[in-house]
Amino acid sequence: MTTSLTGPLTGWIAEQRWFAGKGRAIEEVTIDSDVELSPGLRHLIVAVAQDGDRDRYQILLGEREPLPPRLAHVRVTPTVYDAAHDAELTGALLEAMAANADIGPLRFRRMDGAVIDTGQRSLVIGAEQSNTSLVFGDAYIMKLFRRLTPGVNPELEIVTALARRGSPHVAQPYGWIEADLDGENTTLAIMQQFLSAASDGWALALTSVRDLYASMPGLPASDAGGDFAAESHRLGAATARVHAELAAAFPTGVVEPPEVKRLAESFRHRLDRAIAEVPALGERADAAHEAYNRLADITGPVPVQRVHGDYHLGQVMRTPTDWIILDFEGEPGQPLAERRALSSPLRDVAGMLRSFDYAARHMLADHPDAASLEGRAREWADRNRSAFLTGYCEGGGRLHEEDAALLHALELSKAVYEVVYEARNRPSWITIPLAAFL
Ligand SMILES: Nc1ncnc2c1ncn2[C@@H]1O[C@H](COP(=O)(O)OP(=O)(O)O)[C@@H](O)[C@H]1O
Ligand SMILES: O=P(O)(O)O[C@H]1O[C@H](CO)[C@@H](O[C@H]2O[C@H](CO)[C@@H](O)[C@H](O)[C@H]2O)[C@H](O)[C@H]1O
Repeated sequence: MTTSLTGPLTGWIAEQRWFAGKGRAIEEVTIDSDVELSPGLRHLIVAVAQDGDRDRYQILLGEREPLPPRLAHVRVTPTVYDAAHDAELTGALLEAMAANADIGPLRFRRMDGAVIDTGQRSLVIGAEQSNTSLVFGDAYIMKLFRRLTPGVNPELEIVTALARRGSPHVAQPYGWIEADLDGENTTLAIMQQFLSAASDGWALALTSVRDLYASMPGLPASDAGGDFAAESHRLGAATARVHAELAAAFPTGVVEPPEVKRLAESFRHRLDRAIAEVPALGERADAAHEAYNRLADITGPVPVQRVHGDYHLGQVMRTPTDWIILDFEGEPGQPLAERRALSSPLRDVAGMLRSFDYAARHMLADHPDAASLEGRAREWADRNRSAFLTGYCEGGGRLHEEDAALLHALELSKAVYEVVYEARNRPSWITIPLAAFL
């Protein structure tokens, strides 16, 4: 069975949204581990060899003969399929977690004091993600990390530390799955409370932008129907509180001016690499060079701590009571050590500022009235960016006058990352981050 599977798995993996090696030929797929979790449910760790790289991925497989039509879309062979989509099998994951079970090399772990209702049925959400999330009833969401990086995932590390401190801004963790990969304890999945009555910040912000675009010309953003500024303010305050919680839960430090110069240098390298991939960025690089020069001239020490690392409106959810922050994993694709490194909290502030710009501009691309709406987009972005910053300061976040150069350089560095991200994933959106350099 095992050897006959590697052929079909090769073609199937190449087509999965979460497969990170797209565009490069797969030389070989080997099965590193194959464990039966319950009758009919297998857990595999497979290694995919490409151009000298060997990336590991996590897969759940089921087998049914004949395969029912409801599972035909996730078929790997005529009888074997992606079992993440089979609610009759995934309950075994909850049971193993509730029982703190060790199954072969896999360790299922329940958070101290958590009670897990094993009767919930699962549904896969987020087909367009780099991981696969299973929502169990309306109680839990279990994120299965697909591409595995040896080490404890920063998401698990941060969410558990903040929840233990009683943070109101993270979704309650219930448990996780781990195994040793290259001798290192590695997170395979994390399960948290599912926020069933919440909406994500991106969707809420877009509704507000749409309302402004549809409002009478000349009506100030503050008077338009779906003004978002109060929410941006509250989000700023929540962000500052989460930064304070992170600073209390993990080590902190300061970066002295010579190291800040090296940071500016690394931003320049990132910019050069981005221009090599997206030449259009080259025409606008002056603004970034200027910002990085000002960063290199900073004379005082910069406080650093653990941060979110990939902070944007899609990573925050508004519950009936407050903002909850998700996905503390850092920038996908960066090495784990870099994602866990201490950084200025202004990096997250810069990320969110960029996101307000994205929300304001993303409907302009194919809007018939784009030219006349440009001013409104800027008005919405300015209003919400400034409300967010005010909330951040009022919530206790540090934002001194001398931080302006750092914040601006961080914003443009994020925009450089976004230019590359959009060129690779959503080329029609590339005008949004490119506008940041005007
Ligand atoms: N605890 C949760 N409650 C409700 N929805 C959630 C929760 N966690 C994640 N989601 C939804 O799943 C989406 C993707 O989650 P995320 O953790 O950002 O995954 P990824 O790392 O794959 O981007 C979020 O944008 C949100 O809509
Ligand atoms: O959510 P992920 O961790 O997968 O983050 C990646 O994808 C994001 C897109 O979903 C991308 O964010 C960019 O687009 C957002 C709108 O879709 C916008 O709000 C963000 O400001 C912008 O950066 C993120 O950069 C990328 O790492």
